[in-house]
Amino acid sequence: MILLREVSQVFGGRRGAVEALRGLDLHVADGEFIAVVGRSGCGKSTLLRLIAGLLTATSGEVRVGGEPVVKPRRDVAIMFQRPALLPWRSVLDNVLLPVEIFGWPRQEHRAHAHRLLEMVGLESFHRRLPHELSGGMQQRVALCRALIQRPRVLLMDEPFSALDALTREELSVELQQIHMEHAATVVLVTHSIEEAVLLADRVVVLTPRPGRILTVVNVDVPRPRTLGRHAWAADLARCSAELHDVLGARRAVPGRQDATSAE
Ligand SMILES: Nc1ncnc2c1ncn2[C@@H]1O[C@H](COP(=O)(O)OP(=O)(O)OP(=O)(O)O)[C@@H](O)[C@H]1O
Repeated sequence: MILLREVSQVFGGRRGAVEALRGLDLHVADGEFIAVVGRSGCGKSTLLRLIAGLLTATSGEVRVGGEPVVKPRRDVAIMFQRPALLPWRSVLDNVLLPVEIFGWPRQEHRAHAHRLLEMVGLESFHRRLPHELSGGMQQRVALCRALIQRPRVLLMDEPFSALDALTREELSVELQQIHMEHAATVVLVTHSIEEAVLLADRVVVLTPRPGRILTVVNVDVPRPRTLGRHAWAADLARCSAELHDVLGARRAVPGRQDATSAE
């Protein structure tokens, strides 16, 4: 579904070039959930922007669904740290925004928008304005806005980082359900190792800038996963500990597979 081959990204600047990514190879299978972690500035957002078609790689190849990514695609949605809702539009109208942008018939998508709001527990708020909602509720609206276009790929750049711990956990559980129901391929950038392990099939660790793949940790734990007491808690904790070690030590763990999916 997503393929990056030998991808490098260099930004030009007045103080000289900044090499954000170097020779990155990654294959994300259809329906897979990948988390990307790494030190601040290692190129995580750059990686998402390349997949989203918001940026063209300096060298290398980026493909989605077998096609080279040359511009943003309608079947790829991206969600950022802040919900970025339009303050003068109701919740429902914010969710329907991509429908208008793409010139799709609004009436046909209204029912879908209502269903999405229902799914995240916000149907009774559909006439409200964004400022009447909490941060977590606003981020749920942003999630519905991303899902209205029925994306095959959902890219998320630290979507829950501005939220309190309990809301984050709640949204993480909802996101897993959505992922299972919609079967979208998800790439999540996060600073939280626990969140990465809770959500992802594989956690990709980037090296400090220039970002390259340091290691990939597989999380072989059935879904839905929660952080409470359950049979798999020890497995999740082991994956978290491994990632903390890798990121703390900034060194590769011998014997890890590379980022090519073992489909
Ligand atoms: N448009 C740009 N022009 C110049 N440099 C850029 C640009 N975008 C990103 N960079 C640089 O590329 C590097 C990687 O940035 P990026 O935002 O991808 O990192 P990140 O891992 O997402 O960081 P963080 O975890 O802090 O959000 C940084 O050094 C950043 O300053």
